[in-house]
Amino acid sequence: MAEEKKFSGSNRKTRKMAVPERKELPASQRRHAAKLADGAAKPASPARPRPKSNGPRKEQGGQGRPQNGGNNGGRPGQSGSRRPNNRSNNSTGRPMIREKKSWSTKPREGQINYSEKKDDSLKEYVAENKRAKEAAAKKAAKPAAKKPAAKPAVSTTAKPAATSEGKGRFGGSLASGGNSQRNNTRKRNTNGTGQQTPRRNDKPHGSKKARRIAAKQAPKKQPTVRKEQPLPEVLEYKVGMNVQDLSKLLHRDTAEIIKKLFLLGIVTNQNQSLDEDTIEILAADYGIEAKQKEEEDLADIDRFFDDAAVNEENLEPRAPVVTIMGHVDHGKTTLLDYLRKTNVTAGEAGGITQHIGAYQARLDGRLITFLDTPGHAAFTEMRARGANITDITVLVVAADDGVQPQTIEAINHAKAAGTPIIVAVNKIDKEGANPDQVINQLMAYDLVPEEYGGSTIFVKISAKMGQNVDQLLEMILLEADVLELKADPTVPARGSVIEARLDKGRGPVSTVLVQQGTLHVGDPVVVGNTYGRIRTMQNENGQDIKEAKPATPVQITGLNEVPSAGDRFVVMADEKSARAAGEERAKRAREEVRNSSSVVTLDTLFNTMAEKAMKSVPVVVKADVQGSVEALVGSLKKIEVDGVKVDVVHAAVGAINESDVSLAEASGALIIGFNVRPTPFAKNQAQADKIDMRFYSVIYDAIDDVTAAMKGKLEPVYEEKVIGEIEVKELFKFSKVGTIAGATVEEGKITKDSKVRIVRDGTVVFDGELASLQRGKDAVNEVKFGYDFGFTVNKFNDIKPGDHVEAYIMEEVKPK
Ligand SMILES: Nc1nc2c(ncn2[C@@H]2O[C@H](COP(=O)(O)OP(=O)(O)OP(=O)(O)O)[C@@H](O)[C@H]2O)c(=O)[nH]1
Repeated sequence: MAEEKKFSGSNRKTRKMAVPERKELPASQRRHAAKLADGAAKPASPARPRPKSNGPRKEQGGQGRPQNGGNNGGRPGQSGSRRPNNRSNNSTGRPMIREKKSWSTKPREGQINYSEKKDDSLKEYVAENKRAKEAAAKKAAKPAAKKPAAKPAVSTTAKPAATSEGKGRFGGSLASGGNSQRNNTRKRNTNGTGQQTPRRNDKPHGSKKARRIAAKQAPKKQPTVRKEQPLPEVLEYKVGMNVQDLSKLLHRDTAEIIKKLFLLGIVTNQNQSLDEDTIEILAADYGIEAKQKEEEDLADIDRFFDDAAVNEENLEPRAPVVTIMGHVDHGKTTLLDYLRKTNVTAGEAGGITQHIGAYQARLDGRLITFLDTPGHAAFTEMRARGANITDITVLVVAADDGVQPQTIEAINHAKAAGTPIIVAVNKIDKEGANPDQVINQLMAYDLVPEEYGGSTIFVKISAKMGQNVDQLLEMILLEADVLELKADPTVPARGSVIEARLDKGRGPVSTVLVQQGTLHVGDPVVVGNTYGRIRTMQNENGQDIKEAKPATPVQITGLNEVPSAGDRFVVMADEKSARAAGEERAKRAREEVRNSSSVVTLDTLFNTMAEKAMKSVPVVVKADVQGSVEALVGSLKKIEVDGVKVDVVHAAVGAINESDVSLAEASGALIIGFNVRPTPFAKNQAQADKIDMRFYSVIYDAIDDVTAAMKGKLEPVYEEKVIGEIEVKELFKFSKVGTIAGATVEEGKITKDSKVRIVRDGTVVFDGELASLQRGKDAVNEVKFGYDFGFTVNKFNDIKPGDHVEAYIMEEVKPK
């Protein structure tokens, strides 16, 4: 029974060993067949092998096994269907034949159902076989007239018995195993790899040892020699590539590269990332040039504003962009309103003018774009963000009021931005107006009219009456011609945000100025740190437009968030890249805020100068009186350290205001206040923007500090802080330690490391350090208010009862 179990399981190996393969009919069948074939003693043809794996097998040791009424293994539906019934009879003493469960028992097409033929089958088979042989022999004897002898073997005759050897009436199943023909002809690759699915019989033959010996004796294959490809002329690499990546670029084996690096003193493996130096050394060793592949930084939209990238051939003249600046009430709004009413652009008649922060005026068919910035601070704020969009500044000065602080501020802002200034001397219609005085005043600020040998254009106007306003526009266009303002309308649009807000119904609404290219509705854009797709586009008259050419201000919707004034925008190839760029920029902005450090501070000036290779140190000066401003500016301009000078960006009388702070931020300047303080707003803004503000009351201190900071020798500033007031009560004299003063802490405290100032009758008699501090006989570190204690003073032994002692410490002043 135990043996039977062994065969019934899936232990194929054991089963294979136990059931030897049969290549011919069993002896009993052969004998039986011989008898049937008229007593012929010849056995059946040895050329008809038994099925190998698929054929029914006999079990060894099956003797005495109980039979199930003539069925194999008690499976009535399957047993004996492909064999004569007597095969399942164990009367010959042979083991029972088992069949695979999955086999079909029905005869296939072209096969004879032997289960019906019963006893005659073998007899017929032998007879037919014999006839076939005889026929074949006859054919072979006659010289074949038409077909070769082998051909009839594949005859399509209805009688399968007439087929060639090995096929016959058993459908060939006895010759090579039941389905062998089907299996051999069928394509067995089902997974599309083009490789044959391995079969069980494809296993290598022979023992391992035999195969090893055979392999040794077999003629040795020549190793395939890789055809050596030439090295590239330039190795274009990315930092972080590993040996494997480099091997592909260099057309060299990884092993060779690893070996080379090893000889160069660099131990690595093929997957380890290599730094820039290593790759360059390797390339040099191969004798080729190495060049780092520049990866396109999607988030860097500033590259689109690079003038070098502009195609000169496509450039077309564009409208100038003008900003109007000036002192309060000098007539900026009046001038803008006049222009808006009278010089409206063609096509917008009847349109409702709306404030979008910019608009266009027309003169003789030429357009001028005016930016309606709310003030100098906003102008400079935009510049701080990189939007240097103004081509020309119109400085409005009232002829009846002359040059005022904000006039000077405006001049400095415009100069810092590097834009030419056209002076509009306004209110000339007014009584008491003195335009010539204004011209004289402005000459002190390097604004010299042409008639005095300068290059500044002055136009005397009345914004209210519209007098000479056209002349002003003409001068603007003249200046624009000098500047040769051009743009390429063919490229994807790019420009800057003039103003932006959140509209309840429309979401983020922004006014943008197109600087290059043409902006279309539907364009995917990245704007500052946000992105979107242009949903609607309107001009300043509220009219929907489909496209905007260079120097055109338009109001757009469709952005995801509200950008900031001065942010730049760029049209991207698709929405996906716009989104990627916008998200990356937002991420970087957050990181920048986290790691932000101040612009220029005196404390870090020396390092910043070196890091940024600064040629000048920008400074904003504010002082209480004009004399101080001039003295301070004069002294600051004289400072020169290693070729680096001080650049006074703005100097004025008065408190430090927001405008000063934003100018300092835009110019990366520090602010020096002489006898002045900042306004609360300016103070908050400076703190937020991390602007360094320094306050002095002695000019030399300011000059010394700036010089020292530029030399990197700025000493830390210490401030005295009184921590306690002490009254000396009595003296105790000791021969060994000298005189100890007994005292009481009247206010605050005294510590062991505090300094002491001894005041007698209102006069400081000694200023020095404590030598000892004790309570009773114990030395202590600190004595608090109300307690008695004893102390001695270093290098001073003349202390007296009634002396007043100030205990103080020197505290480092943190930079503001
Ligand atoms: N007579 C006369 N008055 C003018 C002229 N231009 C402006 N004004 C008047 O000056 C006053 C101030 O003018 P605005 O245009 O508001 O001055 P502003 O510079 O825009 O002032 P802010 O917006 O406060 O900075 C108004 O009452 C105007 O009517 C002018 O050419 N002639």
